[in-house]
Formats: sequence, C-alpha cells, structure tokens
Amino acid sequence: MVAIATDRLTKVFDDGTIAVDDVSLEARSGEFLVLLGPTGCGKSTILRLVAGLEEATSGHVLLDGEVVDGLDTRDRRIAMVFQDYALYPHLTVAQNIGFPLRAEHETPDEITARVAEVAEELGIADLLRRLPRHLSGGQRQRVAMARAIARRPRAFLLDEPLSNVDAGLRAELRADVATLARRLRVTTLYVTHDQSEALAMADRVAVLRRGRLEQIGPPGQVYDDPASLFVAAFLGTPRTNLLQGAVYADGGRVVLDLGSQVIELPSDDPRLAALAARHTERVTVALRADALAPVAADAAAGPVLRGAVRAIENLGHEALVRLTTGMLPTSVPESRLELPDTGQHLSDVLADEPPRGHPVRHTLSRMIPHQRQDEPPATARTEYGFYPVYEAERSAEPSPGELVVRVPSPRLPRRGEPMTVAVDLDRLLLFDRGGARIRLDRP
Ligand SMILES: Nc1ncnc2c1ncn2[C@@H]1O[C@H](COP(=O)(O)OP(=O)(O)OP(=O)(O)O)[C@@H](O)[C@H]1O
Repeated sequence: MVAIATDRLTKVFDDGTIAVDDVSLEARSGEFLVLLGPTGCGKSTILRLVAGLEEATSGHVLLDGEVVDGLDTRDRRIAMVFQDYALYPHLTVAQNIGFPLRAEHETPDEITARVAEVAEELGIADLLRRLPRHLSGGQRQRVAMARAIARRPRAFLLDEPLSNVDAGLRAELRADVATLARRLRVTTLYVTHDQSEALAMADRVAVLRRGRLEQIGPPGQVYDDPASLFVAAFLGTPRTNLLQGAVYADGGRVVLDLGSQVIELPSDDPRLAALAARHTERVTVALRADALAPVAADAAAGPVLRGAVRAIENLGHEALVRLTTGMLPTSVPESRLELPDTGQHLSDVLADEPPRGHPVRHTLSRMIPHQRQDEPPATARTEYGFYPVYEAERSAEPSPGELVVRVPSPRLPRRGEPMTVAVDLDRLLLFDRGGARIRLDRP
C-alpha cells in the first residue's frame, strides 16, 4: 500500500477562493486518516487534488514519496467513493462492480471471477443480480465500495460516504467501512464534517479550518490535547464549555477570573509560575463536560464552580445538565461554530497590508482575483456546518455562561436547584485571544 502525502499543497480557484492553503500532511501506508472540518474547509478539494481531478496552484501530491503532480488520475490507481455512490441505475450489482474492469479491457471470465471475489469480501454475493433501486442504503454503500476496490487500488479516497444513510445505519456502516479498509490494509483518506464519526473511525484525524491544517494526530490526542481553540470547540459532544477569563496573580495566589467566579490554582501547582507570568492577560478557559464533576456544596477540596440547574437532558444512563453560572462565553471568533465556514478569499490575503507572511501571498500575488462574492459557498450542503443534530438546541435562547455537566442518572437534580461542580485542573485548557493554546507545562 502507498503512503499519501501532500507537501505545501495550495489550491486557489479562478474566482479567488483559497480552498486549500499550504497543507502538508501524510497518510502512512495502510493508515486510515480522516480529514475533518466544517463545510467549505477544503476537505473535498484535497481529495480531488490527491486523485488528480484538480490541479494544484502550488505544492505537491506524493505517493510513496514520489511527486505525482503530472500523473493522470487513472495512473495514480486511487479509488474514490463519493457520498452519492453514483451507481449506474440500469446496471445490476455485478455489472456495477465489474464496470471499471471492463474499462481496463479485462476478459469476461476475469471480470466474473473478480466480481465474485470482491462481492464475497463485502458480504453482498447474494445481491449480484439486483438493480441498485432494489437495495437498501447500506447495501448500495457496499456495492460502491466493492466497485471501488475491484481494480485493486493502491489507496481509497472516501468523501462523506455515509452522509446519505440514516443515523442508525450510519453507526453500523461506519464500523464496516473502517473494518474493511483495515482488513484490506488500503491507505485511506476519509472526509467527514462529523467529529464523532472522525473520532470513532480514524487512526489519525487531520482537523482543517479555512483550508489550513489546524492539527493532526490520533483521536485521543486531538481530543485531549487540542492545539487550538477551534479544535477544542469542534471536537466533543456535548460542546466544550468555553468561558471568558483573565489571569490574576497576587502575591503567591494565582486565579483564573471568570467574571462572577474564579478558579484558584493550588499553591503547589507546577503551572503556577507560568500562569502568574500572564497576569492580567485575557484568556479562554475550556472545560469539557467530563472535566467537571458534581460534588456536595461543602465537600470539594479543590477548585469548584457553582450554578443553578437550567435544563436537564436525560440520555438514559446519564444526563447533560446545563447550569447558569453568571460567567460569560468566550468571544474569540475561533470558538464560533454555528455558521458554515465561508473560507478565505485571495482578496482578503492580498488586501492584508502590511504583508504578514501568509504562505499563499507570495505564490499568488501575481494573480488578479475577482471580487469576493458574499454568497454562501456553493458546496455548503447544510445550513450549519456543525452538529446539525443540535438544531433544536441552537434555536433556544442563548444562555450566557452556561456550563454543561454530565450527571449519572440516579442522581439527577431538579431544575432551579443549585449545583456545585469540582474542576479537574489537569483537564482545564487555556487559549489566548488569538485562539492559540497556552501550554503552561512547556516553556
Ligand atoms: N470549482 C470551484 N470554484 C470555486 N470555488 C470552489 C470550487 N470548488 C470548491 N470551491 C470552494 O472551495 C472551498 C472548499 O470547498 P470544498 O468542497 O473542498 O470544502 P469541503 O470542506 O469539502 O466542504 P463540504 O463538507 O461542504 O463538502 C469552499 O469555499 C468552496 O466553495
């Protein structure tokens, strides 16, 4: 299997849209790499560049370390599966799977044998005579995968292949797709805007925002150790609590001031000096729901936050409890996930004087962009780029400074009740005003 790499890959479309901006990443041989980001962040364009369906403005695509920029799509031997499967409706399953082989001029016997082999591998051998319209969504998905692997591709590119499947089946198919790719040990680039899907499937996740790579790492790492506020905000359900704060150091005491409440660091905390050096700095404090644990009002030894229960969402084994706290949500733009990411336009970069060393600025300063259009991106397929399932929640009144806490079901509080939560300081994340992570444990 091949390693797929991009080296400073950049794609600016003719209308000036910077779809991919200086992206260098690698999917190792046999790896399942998920490209994750909001709609319009450039995921599909990266796939199309890797497949050779689109020409890069600058930078390179490499297969096993070799630059393939000039290589024809067919000669790259990479299979792509798109979200609409694109099965031929008038052809049977067997004919659909065999179609790419016919184009390769294989003999009918060879085609029949390979179709049977692939169908067996995907558990669809009994469907070979059916037409696509007589298949379920999941079965169609498998046929599309079978067709993609029939040519023994060196790599798989999957573009939101599960987006047309209903939620229940999605979870099942997601496991199927990942298992299949791993069994075949095909290097796979898998595109999704669904963070839970990415975390569940990936060997590593590459998080993209506005055409740029924000972070790449194993799911546990991008979740627990986000490099930026955007990554912290984008990953995790329920959404990470993101609060406005400021650092205050007074004598030996260091506190994170959250407006109406404070988090004080213990006097023996190893991060004390590093945080004290940021006295009066404004920060975003990120606390995932699982970094907060309900405690008795007077029992906690460490720092606590207090609030009143505003809403309880019962999930069966546990509930998500929303507390009003009097604190303020962060105002840093990188934390806002509600709108589709409209991306960057070349005119924004070129108008940005004095030059700030933007990587595409130099490559592209000779191009004359058209005016930016204020229309939403043509590829935006959902009204919201993020968590479409949270629609109902978003339309509710915004509640400033709310904290979301997980509470085990047997101990559910009542609405309006006061609640105290202990803060796990090891899981508290800090970001600066630009949305970059503040790491207190490193110089
Ligand atoms: N042919 C094109 N001409 C101009 N702009 C384009 C073209 N194709 C894509 N774009 C723009 O490039 C940006 C990246 O698009 P891309 O389809 O790669 O995003 P994406 O992350 O895959 O989004 P989605 O999740 O909605 O598929 C978007 O702003 C999109 O509008």
